[in-house]
Amino acid sequence: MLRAENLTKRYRQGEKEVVALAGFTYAFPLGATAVVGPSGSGKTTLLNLLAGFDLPTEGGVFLEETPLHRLPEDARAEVRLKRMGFVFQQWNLIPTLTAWENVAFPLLLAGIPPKTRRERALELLERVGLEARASHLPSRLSGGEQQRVALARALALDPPILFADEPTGNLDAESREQVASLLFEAGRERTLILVTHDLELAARAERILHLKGGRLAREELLRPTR
Ligand SMILES: Nc1ncnc2c1ncn2[C@@H]1O[C@H](COP(=O)(O)OP(=O)(O)OP(=O)(O)O)[C@@H](O)[C@H]1O
Repeated sequence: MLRAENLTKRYRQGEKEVVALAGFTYAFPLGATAVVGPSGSGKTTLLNLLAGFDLPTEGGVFLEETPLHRLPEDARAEVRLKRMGFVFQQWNLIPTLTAWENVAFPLLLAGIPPKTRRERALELLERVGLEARASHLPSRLSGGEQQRVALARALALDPPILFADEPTGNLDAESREQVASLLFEAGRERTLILVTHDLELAARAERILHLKGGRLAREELLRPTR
């Protein structure tokens, strides 16, 4: 379980102080939670804090009982590698690596032996319907295919937490549907946190958190929490 407690982030902008997130408290259950809100409402800030990319000014992030915000950067990176997966609109694949090598990259970082890496990467590519594209470089894949490779990569170490930030932005309708179904399928047995402006996509989650001015304005329950 990932839990945010009184999460607050203030930035200095010259003389001014900007409160990007103001006392956000929430325990993310299993399944998909969409985070929506107007531009500047704190969605990206929240995601960066939850994943430990950034540290809060006040409050904390707890993964089970581990205070993520109190860990040093290398330990947070280790948590991200082993316990979290990321599918971001702009989280590009490594251009010089083939599709399967991209998927295998987290496995390499985790010290998994080469043969197992390749087998696992091919298995994951098959799951996202791209086994035939395994040896292609990202530049030879469509946007939707690249995003499916990114999803396979995010799942490589079978993380219990999955973050997605506008995962279907820039995709055509058909690719959007493919990526969305694969994402929600992967999110069924995980904690999926999905930041998006796309309300149709958000409506497929189990619940929607509405952020406003850095605060949790409303929790909208769409389906029962498991
Ligand atoms: N590094 C930073 N330095 C100063 N201010 C920042 C920084 N990052 C974010 N902010 C401010 O914090 C507030 C929240 O920004 P954030 O990016 O989290 O919003 P958002 O909801 O993700 O917006 P969008 O939908 O446009 O991506 C904004 O007012 C923004 O200008």
